[in-house]
Amino acid sequence: MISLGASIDYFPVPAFITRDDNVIIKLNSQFSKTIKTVGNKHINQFFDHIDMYEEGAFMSAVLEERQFLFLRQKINDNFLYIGKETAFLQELNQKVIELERLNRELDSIINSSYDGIYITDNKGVTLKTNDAIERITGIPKEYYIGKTVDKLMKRGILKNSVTPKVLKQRRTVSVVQNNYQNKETLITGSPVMNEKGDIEKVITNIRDLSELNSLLDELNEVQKRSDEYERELKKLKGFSDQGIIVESQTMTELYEMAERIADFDATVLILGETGVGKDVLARYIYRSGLRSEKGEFIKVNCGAIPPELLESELFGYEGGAFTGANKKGKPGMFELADNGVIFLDEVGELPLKMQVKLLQVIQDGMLQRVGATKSKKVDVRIIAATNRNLREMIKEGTFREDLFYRLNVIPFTIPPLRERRDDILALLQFFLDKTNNKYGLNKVLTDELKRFLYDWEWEGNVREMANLMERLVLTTSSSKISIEHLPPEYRNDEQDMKITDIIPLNQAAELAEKQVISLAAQRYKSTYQIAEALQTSQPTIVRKMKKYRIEIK
Ligand SMILES: Nc1ncnc2c1ncn2[C@@H]1O[C@H](COP(=O)(O)OP(=O)(O)OP(=O)(O)O)[C@@H](O)[C@H]1O
Repeated sequence: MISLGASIDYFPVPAFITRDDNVIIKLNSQFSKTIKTVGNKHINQFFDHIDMYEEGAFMSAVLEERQFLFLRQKINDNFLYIGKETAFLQELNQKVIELERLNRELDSIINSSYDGIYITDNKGVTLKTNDAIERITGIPKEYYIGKTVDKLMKRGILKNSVTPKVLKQRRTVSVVQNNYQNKETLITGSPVMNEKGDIEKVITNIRDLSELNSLLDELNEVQKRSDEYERELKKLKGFSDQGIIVESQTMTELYEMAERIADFDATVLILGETGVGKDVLARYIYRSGLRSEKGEFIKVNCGAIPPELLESELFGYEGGAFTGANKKGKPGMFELADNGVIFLDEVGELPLKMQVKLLQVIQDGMLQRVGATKSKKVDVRIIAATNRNLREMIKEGTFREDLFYRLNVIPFTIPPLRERRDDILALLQFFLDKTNNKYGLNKVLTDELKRFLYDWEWEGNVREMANLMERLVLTTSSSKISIEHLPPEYRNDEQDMKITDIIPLNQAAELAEKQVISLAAQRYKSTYQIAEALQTSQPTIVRKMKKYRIEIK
């Protein structure tokens, strides 16, 4: 009979025998030939590490960085170990560790989700929930674990569940419902299938739409407000970008109205003293409207064109219409403004004969060139302006009532500067900056001067201010412009205006004449207007301005 010690050499796997005090007495050759360690030691010293399982029926051991699993059997006073190298166990162990890590990761992902997540098995038994479920349902998340959704619904804890529907229909199901706090929630259940195509789990996502909805409402509100601000800003920027100062409430409302009517074709009549900005407003209406994309803005200064030329200027003439005329003929201002806007400035200066012709064009949209036999169609928007009192003129019989009503469809009255003093400081700064930029200077106004100019009557309105600022910036040598730098006509003290010495009468008359013409030249922009204001003829004004070297600013 072969002894136990000898027989283990026949085992095709690692084996060894110990005494009952665990000291190795024999290693089989299968084992000893694959290791360097020498036997006859206590197993604790022989192996690098050992673990006993199942009350010592199994032992796992590490030796020379190799992993073994031994079956341990008591035979008489000895123990017989029969083993196998188990590299796969190590791999398994590694996999378990990896799976545990993944599981933890998944748990924290599920928990950090802002949506509620609810997982059941294929019988509807709750396996897992997350923190968000507590926020959305108001019930601790642990309460659900192990309970079936049917039971939770019967108890009224769940109002509705998609889980049974998913199990029945074997596909993703969504419902929108109000939860117990009456908050709108979107519930989406999705099946998780195994490799055989059977449902293993149902994962339900619960999204609180009420917060989303209120965020959406808030977002819409913010968007609306930001659109409004943008429009306001555009408007404000729109004015200043175009070199228009609009500061007072009256002017803001007036320009807002201009913006609103810009796209309509109705005739506009702009009233206001000289220099208030009638031309500026007319151009703004044109630029803000669709006609600026299709046609021109043509300005006609009705007061500056000699009456005998007015008709051919406005309506054009045919070749050979009169001596000195262009052979080919010439289009008038109305034709040039086709599809655009014609601005009839100083419309009150139109002679009655021309008023009739203008009325015809407005009524029929047709005009006839001087010397022509046929009429032409024109598509023109009319903006008219005047500083005259047209109603008075109607009474006097110098302006046709029917034309007035044709023009006065959308009336604008621009108040004089002294009636909208809120615009004054902004305009002063605007013209100061403009002149400084134009001449590369950097002058400033003293506060005292600003106060003075704020109170000034500004008979010549914005034009007077624009001229004064340019004059002050150019004629003042110091960098600070103050009251002393104002021209004599602005000084309040009577002294300057008075002649204090005895001088010949004709000299005194000349002095007075020079002063009054230069004052008018500040306020008006044409010699016709100055002549009218001073109640004399235009050629007289031209002559005198030359004599006194006065120029219109
Ligand atoms: N709001 C404003 N912002 C900036 N500049 C302005 C403004 N209003 C008027 N101006 C300037 O003042 C001057 C006179 O304006 P505008 O010619 O428009 O006046 P008007 O009322 O048409 O004068 P008139 O009756 O003599 O024809 C122009 O140089 C114009 O650029």
